[in-house]
Amino acid sequence: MSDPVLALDHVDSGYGEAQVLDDLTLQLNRGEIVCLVGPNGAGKSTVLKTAFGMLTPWEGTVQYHGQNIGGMAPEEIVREGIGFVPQTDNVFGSLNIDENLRMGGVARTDDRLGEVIDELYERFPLLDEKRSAKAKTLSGGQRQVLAFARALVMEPDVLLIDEPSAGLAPNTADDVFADVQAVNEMDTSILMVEQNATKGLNISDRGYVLDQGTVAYADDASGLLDNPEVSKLYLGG
Ligand SMILES: Nc1ncnc2c1ncn2[C@@H]1O[C@H](COP(=O)(O)OP(=O)(O)OP(=O)(O)O)[C@@H](O)[C@H]1O
Repeated sequence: MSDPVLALDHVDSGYGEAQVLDDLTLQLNRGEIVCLVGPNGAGKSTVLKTAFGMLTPWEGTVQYHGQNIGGMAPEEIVREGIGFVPQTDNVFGSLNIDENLRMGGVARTDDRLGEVIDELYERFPLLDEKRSAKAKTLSGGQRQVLAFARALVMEPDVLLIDEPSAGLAPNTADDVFADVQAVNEMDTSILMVEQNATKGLNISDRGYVLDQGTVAYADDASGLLDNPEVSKLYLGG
């Protein structure tokens, strides 16, 4: 595989004694959007948590630009250049948009925070218009955009996004997917988990179907969408 920015190789991982990931291997290449799909409980979120240091791999390796990061603390991983947008509780409701963005940059060690936030306001005008609105007053879709922007304050190379469309109406979900593509165009490689497999794959370069903690299918997104078996078993087709 060419130029992986993030690579999980033969990873076992889980919670306490409960193993979830079983010999899981996947890569994210520079510039890609890669979508993880599969049934509930397949381990999709567990992949993101293991890549972000919230879980330590029991076996196998997690590499970022060829450097082993398996088991590093999330705050170190953020400084290395990986961002994580969790599915829920991804903004501070009682803080306003500007404060949320500033919080997203606390780990920055340079003096470019203001500049980077200004660029994000340009990129996401809805946030600019509502700078002093408390995050809890935003709609679900707006909150998701704030959560992306908050992660982007660190200017990550890689963004891990857990179910960006969860709980959103179809039209709003489409807007959020368009924002995922806009983030990708800012030279951010994206590894995304998405329950709405068809929509997720539609904006992705490649995908992995996870089942019972391991990769059942790996292909270009269009290859997965066109695969009758994948469609029947996993895409509700
Ligand atoms: N914090 C936790 N403690 C213990 N077990 C957990 C924890 N989080 C998840 N699990 C278990 O790990 C397995 C995989 O969960 P995971 O959230 O990775 O699945 P998923 O593929 O993301 O599915 P979903 O769409 O349901 O979130 C499930 O059996 C789940 O019950």
